[in-house]
Amino acid sequence: MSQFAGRDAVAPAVMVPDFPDLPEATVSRLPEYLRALHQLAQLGHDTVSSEALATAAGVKSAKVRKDLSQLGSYGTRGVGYDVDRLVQQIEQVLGLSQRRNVAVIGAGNLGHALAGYAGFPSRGFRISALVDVEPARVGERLYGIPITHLDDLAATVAAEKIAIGVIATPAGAAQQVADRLVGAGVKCILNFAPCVLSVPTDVDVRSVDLAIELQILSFHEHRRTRSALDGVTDGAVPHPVSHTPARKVV
Ligand SMILES: NC(=O)c1ccc[n+]([C@@H]2O[C@H](COP(=O)([O-])OP(=O)(O)OC[C@H]3O[C@@H](n4cnc5c(N)ncnc54)[C@H](O)[C@@H]3O)[C@@H](O)[C@H]2O)c1
Repeated sequence: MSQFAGRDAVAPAVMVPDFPDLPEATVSRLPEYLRALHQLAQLGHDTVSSEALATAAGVKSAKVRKDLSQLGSYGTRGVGYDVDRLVQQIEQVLGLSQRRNVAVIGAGNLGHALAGYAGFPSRGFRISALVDVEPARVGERLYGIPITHLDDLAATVAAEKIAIGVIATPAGAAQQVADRLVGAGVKCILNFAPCVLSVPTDVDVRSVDLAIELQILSFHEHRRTRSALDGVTDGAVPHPVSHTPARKVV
């Protein structure tokens, strides 16, 4: 038995509706559970306790149990959650049983890095289009993917069955690119440009701003330094810093 087996037992077979009405916060944690479960499976674990999954995913175990109960997975004492079954359930809910084609708009530094990242296919995504406006770039191939012009976006989206558009252009071009993606029928956008996008209500946008994440970390570092300094000036021992689970980037 796996060392990760704990106080939960393998749940009885429960049908998960394809689109359960989940809170956004739960949805955002499911990929973390999935990543942790894949790692546990690779290490040969068949079952996992909510505590062990919580540790592996960086969240609290009560949250894990609550999240998974919403998928129909209930832990009972003794054996743990079945890793393969949980992977299947989460992949089903996240719609990962079907591979999604992705277009990256902006084939610069970030576009290059995304196009060359080997970790997407195993997680259900294929970068099948690269788009730019720079004449020197259009027509080239990056990792075998042709770079097409933004003016041909609608045709590219249709030909490659693009489900998700990734914006990797400078901020000044991002809204125009988002409008083009929406016009081409793309309903999901991942935006790396440091700006807020305006899109119709039926379009989902996720934004990744690494500078904002660094600024949040800066705040914590600043607070830590201040509290250590306060402790020194008071003649008191600095406060120990409590450990908080890692925060998601997007
Ligand atoms: N490079 C990084 O590590 C990094 C990290 C975080 C965020 N970002 C953000 O990602 C975006 C891209 O950064 P980068 O470093 O790759 O920039 P970059 O200048 O290397 O590449 C931008 C690319 O976008 C193209 N482009 C410009 N206008 C366009 C348009 N209207 N349609 C299609 N393509 C267009 C340019 O020709 C260029 O190839 C920026 O908004 C940046 O702030 C970059």
